[in-house]
Order: sequence, then C-alpha cells, then structure tokens
Amino acid sequence: MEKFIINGGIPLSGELTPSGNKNAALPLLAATLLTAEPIILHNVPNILDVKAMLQLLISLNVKIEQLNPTSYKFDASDVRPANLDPDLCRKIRASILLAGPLISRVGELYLPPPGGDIIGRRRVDTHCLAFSRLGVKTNYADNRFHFSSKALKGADILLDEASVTATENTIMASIFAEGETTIRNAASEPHIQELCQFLNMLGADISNIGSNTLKITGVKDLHGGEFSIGPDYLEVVSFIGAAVVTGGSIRIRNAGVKHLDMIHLVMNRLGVDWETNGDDIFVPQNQKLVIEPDLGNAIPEISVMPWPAFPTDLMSISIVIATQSKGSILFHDWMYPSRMFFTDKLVSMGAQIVLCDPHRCIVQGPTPLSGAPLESPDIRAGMALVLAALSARGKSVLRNVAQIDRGYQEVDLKLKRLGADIERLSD
Ligand SMILES: CC(=O)N[C@H]1[C@@H](OP(=O)(O)OP(=O)(O)OC[C@H]2O[C@@H](n3ccc(=O)[nH]c3=O)[C@H](O)[C@@H]2O)O[C@H](CO)[C@@H](O)[C@@H]1O
Ligand SMILES: C=C(OP(=O)(O)O)C(=O)O
Repeated sequence: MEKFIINGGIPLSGELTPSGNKNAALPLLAATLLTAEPIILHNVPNILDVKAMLQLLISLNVKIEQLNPTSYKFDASDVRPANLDPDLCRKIRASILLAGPLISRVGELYLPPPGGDIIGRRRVDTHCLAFSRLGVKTNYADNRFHFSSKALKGADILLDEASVTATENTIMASIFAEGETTIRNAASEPHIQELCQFLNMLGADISNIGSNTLKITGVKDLHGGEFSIGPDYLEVVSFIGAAVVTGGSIRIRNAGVKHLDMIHLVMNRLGVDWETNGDDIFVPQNQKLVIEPDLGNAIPEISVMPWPAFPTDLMSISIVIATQSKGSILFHDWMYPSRMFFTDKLVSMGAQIVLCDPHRCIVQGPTPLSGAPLESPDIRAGMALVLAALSARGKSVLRNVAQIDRGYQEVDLKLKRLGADIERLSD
C-alpha cells in the first residue's frame, strides 16, 4: 500500500496539461472489440483502471501494442470469449462495458459482476433491460451474467434511469442491430458523446449525439481508425480546486473548456472563478471565496444531476472548496449513499460540516484546516482529501492512494511540478 505525505499551505503555481478522461478511455477501450480492423487510441491515461481494462482485453485475445506512453494499437480480429478473471472484473465498474461489444461481436458471453468505486449500490438492471429490448437473453446465476443473442433487432428503448455505462453498453450492443434503435432517457456526459463520435468515425450511424434521445441505424461492420481521447474534465476541476484552496494561481492547457459551462456556474456559487483563453484556463490567485446566497439571502444548494447538470463525481471536490469559502451551503448527492461519509475526515481537520443524512451535508466556511492522518475511501473523496491536505497547515499522511491512482495519472508528480510538497511512500 502506498501513501502520500503532504505538507500543506504552499500556494500552487505553474502550468498543467490534463491527462485523457478515464471515463472516456474505458468505453473506448471496450469499443475496440467491435471491429476486426486495427484501432489506434491516443491520450490514453496511465491509470490503474486502464491497466485493468487492457488486461481484460488481452484475455479476450485482443493484441495490444503500446506505441508510446499514452498511445496503443489494438487488433481485435480474433476475439475469443473467455472466462474472465472475476477479481479483475471486480476491480473496475467499466468491466461491464465488455458486455455490449461482445454481444455485438460474438453473441454469447459470461461476465463476472463489475466493481468500481465504493460509493453505494451500483445496479446493472438498466443494462439488462436495454439488452432484452434488443433481443438479448440475460441470466444471472452462480455469481456471473450470461448474455446470449441470435440476431439483434433495433428497438425503441426507454432506459429506466439515465445511467452512463448502461447508455454506453446499449449503444455498443445496437451498432449492428438490424434497423433503427432509439435510446430514450440516454445519459449524455462528454464521454458518451466521445464514444458516439469515435464509433461514427469507424463507420457507425449514430445521430442526436449529446441529447437524451440517441438514434442508431444498424450497420454491417465497422472499420479501423485513429482517435485521441479528450481531456479529463474531472481532473481539470480537481486542479482548479487545488489552486483555489492553496491560494495559488495556475494555467491549465487543453482543458476541454466546452464541457465546463455548468461547472463554472456552480463554482461561481462558491466564489470561485477562472478565465478562459481558447482551450486554456487561467485560475487567478485572488479568488472571492464568498458563497453566493440565493435570492432573499437563502442558503444555496449544490445538487448533482445527470449531464448537462452538475456531475456527482465533483461533489467531494466542491465540499472541500466550500470549507474555504465564506458562508453556508447545502450539498445534496441523491445518487450515491456513501459519497458524503468522507466529510468526517474534513471535520477532523477543522472543517465545520453537518452531515444531515447520507445524502446531504451543510458546510459553513471558511475554516483553516490542519494536517491529519487520512485515508482515501474512494477515487473522488481521495482526491478531495489531497486538496484538503494541500490547503491545511502542517503534515497529513494520506493512505490507500491506489484509490486515487485508479483515475488520476501521476497526481503527485503533477502537484510537485506546481510546487506542492508531496511525497509518495510505500507502507
Ligand atoms: C466508468 C464510469 O463512467 N463511471 C461513471 C458512471 O458510472 P455508472 O454508469 O456506473 O453510474 P450510473 O450512471 O449507472 O448510476 C450512478 C448512480 O445513480 C443512480 N441513477 C443514475 C441516473 C439516474 O437517472 N437515476 C439514478 O438513480 C444509479 O442507480 C446509480 O446508483 O456514471 C456515474 C454517474 O455520473 C459516475 O459517478 C461514474 O464515475
Ligand atoms: C465513480 C467513479 O468511477 P467508477 O464508476 O469507475 O467506479 C469515478 O470516476 O468517480
């Protein structure tokens, strides 16, 4: 187990280029199974979740060649269904994304249940509902899924919730289905848009990209191609937060500005602002850091919603920023029942937070934080605790950083380059 030793209180300064988006890389890696022709992916982040997905692809007989640290070539011309390692599947939520492409490509497969962040129950019912509408038989027994289909037929599919991975799986399962498929109540996160653009580049026919009603006309096959994964907006906002809570100033190159409008609005509510110049972001030093009340001086709320609203994966980072802003604010994450438990660690550092119930907390700021022994419970809470430790006076020891490494590439090295005092040590 590795840990970070962080001596806080140093304002960050300098420049950063974000890595590729984890939640785009994972479905794109799964989608390489959809064609027998070669695929080249660039800007693949070097993170633990990607390593697990590459291992899963190798066990399905995909030939993978690493061209440089972030580019890979894939040859899935001889895909063979396999008994996938249940422990490997349980490491990542995205292992469930192998289902859609394998249903399309080989028709039948067994898949152990997925894992992922421990932030509450993570259902897969929506995936199964969508598959059954396309004519896929789904069975769950002996701790694994069995999916089987003969000829897939396009269908009108209404997802029972706007699930991100279920939308991605449904898209990949319907690419070759005969006729038209409509996916209603589809999720529309940037990574779903990117998956659609990637598949269209390979010859798929997906329209209404970015909306919650996707139209897919089945095609006979997909060809090969080359694609570059977009920047990770969750990493971008995490580093904006790190600059703000340390009173620093940073520039972020190729930040993927077009996806940040709603996040910018919500951050303004915390008294945080930034400037954009083309696709770059400049976070100035003197932030207002005053919470903007609602009309009538009412306590404002930050609540998560499916895209294009505020993403749940930025809730923990926002809570830490709020500890450094003046005023009171309510945070509400109805999606995940365990998102907020990490706030007890912030309280131990000096934050004033009332955890109202598993889904809501009230933050009263600003409060200076002090270094403390910490542990990353999940990827985003782990990164939020890094921010808290960077802001705090004194030394923090943050254990279980593998949780952070699941989704953030070399976060310690990137922070060091911005002037942070952070060391990675083995236990
Ligand atoms: C690999 C990947 O891409 N992971 C992301 C993906 O996970 P994932 O696709 O697994 O998450 P889902 O979108 O399926 O659902 C997240 C949670 O919200 C609930 N739910 C979701 C939508 C809805 O309209 N109603 C509802 O109740 C689900 O039951 C579940 O408990 O999307 C999540 C929600 O943005 C993110 O936290 C994860 O980082
Ligand atoms: C919850 C997350 O990841 P996953 O769905 O892969 O567990 C995340 O990226 O914040």
